[in-house]
Amino acid sequence: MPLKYELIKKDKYTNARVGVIHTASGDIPTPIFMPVGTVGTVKTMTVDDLKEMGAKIILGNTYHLYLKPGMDIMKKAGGLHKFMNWDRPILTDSGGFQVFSLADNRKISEDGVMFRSHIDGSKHFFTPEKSIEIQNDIHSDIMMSFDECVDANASYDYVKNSMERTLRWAKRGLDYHKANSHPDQSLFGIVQGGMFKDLREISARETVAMDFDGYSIGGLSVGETKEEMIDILNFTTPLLPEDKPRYNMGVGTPDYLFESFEAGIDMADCVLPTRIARNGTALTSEGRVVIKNATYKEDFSPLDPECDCYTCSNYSRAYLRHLVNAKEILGARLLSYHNLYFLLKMCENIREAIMNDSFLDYKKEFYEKYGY
Ligand SMILES: Nc1nc2c(CCNCC3CCCCC3)c3[nH]c(NCCc4ccccc4)nc3cc2c(=O)[nH]1
Repeated sequence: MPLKYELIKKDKYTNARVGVIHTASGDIPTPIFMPVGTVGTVKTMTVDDLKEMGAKIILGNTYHLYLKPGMDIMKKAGGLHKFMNWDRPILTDSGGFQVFSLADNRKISEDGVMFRSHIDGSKHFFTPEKSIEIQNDIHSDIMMSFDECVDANASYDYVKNSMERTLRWAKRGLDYHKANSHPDQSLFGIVQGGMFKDLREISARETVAMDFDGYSIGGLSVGETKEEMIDILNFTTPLLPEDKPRYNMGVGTPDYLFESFEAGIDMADCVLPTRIARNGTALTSEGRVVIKNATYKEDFSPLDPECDCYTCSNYSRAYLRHLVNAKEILGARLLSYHNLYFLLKMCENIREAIMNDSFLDYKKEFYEKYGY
């Protein structure tokens, strides 16, 4: 059966809420941060690491997996869960965003998007139906509709035409999904409309009318200001049904996560924690720590005094700085582990705070310590 969202508790003072998403691959407590696995791996993490840190769902990347290892191998492996030995839920994006952010010379038309692989320049064509077919081959538990994500300063006319095409694509993908997907697979619609509230309202209303299993807010965290993101987020989220999961795509930093969950968002994903880890930056309860800084040369204290993760329980800042400066892979691995653990633990604390009607208190305490 497709996923079922169970609303458990609404925060007394905000739109934040605690729930559980029941899927065939397991339950997902919300609000939740979802670690991003690009080519079938959350970079440098084993599946045991992910389970140990409390990851309940991870993302797979339709665009990358389609190009490498390709769907022939994916099908022979029996899907991504078996291929990467991850037996919990997997969410996949539809590939449109990655085509526009990674592929070379792509061309958009009513039927779909023509693009050249960023790996070998080979020519490919994604349509709404093709995107669902690939996500089926991956055995994705939660699939995304094929959409166009427009950047923050796109014109009203461009956003209007793009949003209307994304609605037509959503319907095509949903029809293909109903005829071809496994009953345990779920499909989300994605709300577009750029920074224009009238277009956001039309997109939300028309997308909800198609009756998806859940709804994503797309077209955010694409270069707009934080104020614009929060404004569009707080306008759009209440237009989505309360009895279905809501996913804010591409988020993010701790403050963007707090703002999203406060607006009533249940799910979020971002490459940030593992990407900044590889560049030697850690998220800690006292703000970002750029471990390469000389100030940590003889700092033998833990990375984050308030963290009980493997990295913070076993290594010092001086040692992590040494690894990163020596370009040792262990440095990227230990910082990735901590950054993911930090965000997952933050979400666990947020869920607990909502249960006690103290979301705003926790947010205030976190912001003060973090330095927001
Ligand atoms: N369909 C779709 N996807 C979007 C995504 C990709 C979400 N992550 C997928 C995930 C799948 C597996 C591979 C990785 C990606 C977004 N990411 C962002 N901002 C990220 C901004 C950002 C922040 C920090 C670092 C890099 C980028 N805005 C987004 C808007 C959309 C959208 O409208 N439609």
